[in-house]
Amino acid sequence: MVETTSIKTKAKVHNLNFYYGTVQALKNINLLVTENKVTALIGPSGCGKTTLLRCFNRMHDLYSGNRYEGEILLDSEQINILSRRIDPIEVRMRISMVFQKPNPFPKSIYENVAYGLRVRGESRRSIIDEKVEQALYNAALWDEVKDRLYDLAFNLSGGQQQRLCIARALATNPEIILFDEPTSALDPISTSSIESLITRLKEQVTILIVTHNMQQAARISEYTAFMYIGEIIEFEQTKHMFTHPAKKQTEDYIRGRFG
Ligand SMILES: Nc1ncnc2c1ncn2[C@@H]1O[C@H](COP(=O)(O)OP(=O)(O)OP(=O)(O)O)[C@@H](O)[C@H]1O
Repeated sequence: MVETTSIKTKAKVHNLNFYYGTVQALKNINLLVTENKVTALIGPSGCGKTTLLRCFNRMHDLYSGNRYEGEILLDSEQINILSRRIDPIEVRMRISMVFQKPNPFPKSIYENVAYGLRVRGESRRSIIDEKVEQALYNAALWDEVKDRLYDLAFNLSGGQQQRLCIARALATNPEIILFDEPTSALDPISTSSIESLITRLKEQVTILIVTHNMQQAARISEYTAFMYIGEIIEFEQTKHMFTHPAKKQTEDYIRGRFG
């Protein structure tokens, strides 16, 4: 059992089903996401990790035919972010996402980070300057780019581009950041720097991460959900799951016997 007495729940997934047209990709998902902690989603290819992550910022709304049932409640307000009454753009300001491959916009380093602020209607240069610097600093990129803020983002290395995407995600002060295999396209040194960054970021933000890398889940997450064919098979404190998996499927997966 996950110990929940002295910790604060940031989001609660309640009886969530998700359909791509007629194909059901998520089945009766229940999950607690703890504030200021890292929760990892693991499981074999095609089990629904990315599908679940994308429910959290309503990415599926961008394609017709997709359908949610159930709720994702943000606990501070008990609002169901899947409700049609809630604007998906507003959800994406509060819950931002970092993708597998770094995907900076074809703009300067500065404008990449300023983007979300401008979308929010911020036009005061001094405020944007301050928030861009803060986000770059928090993404551990400021020292490397402070003298080249107006260079094109594509001129950065892959690891730097991923930290820029993290800065872009941080600029609007989100409550949750979703990471979809954020290091799978990176070399070991860049991977290690992103992992350290995630560990530091959880002091300010709640983190949900999809990873194929068991060692990574063990290193950086406090909680892990093991998924299989659209369901959560086991949800536990990471240390516990990796040492005492309750289900045979979980054990087989984390011991590398399938997936
Ligand atoms: N746009 C789509 N339309 C129809 N089915 C989809 C779509 N995207 C994903 N699926 C299906 O939904 C299921 C879950 O896919 P998902 O990408 O969430 O898995 P995953 O666990 O993230 O996989 P991987 O580790 O390979 O990225 C799979 O069976 C997949 O084929």
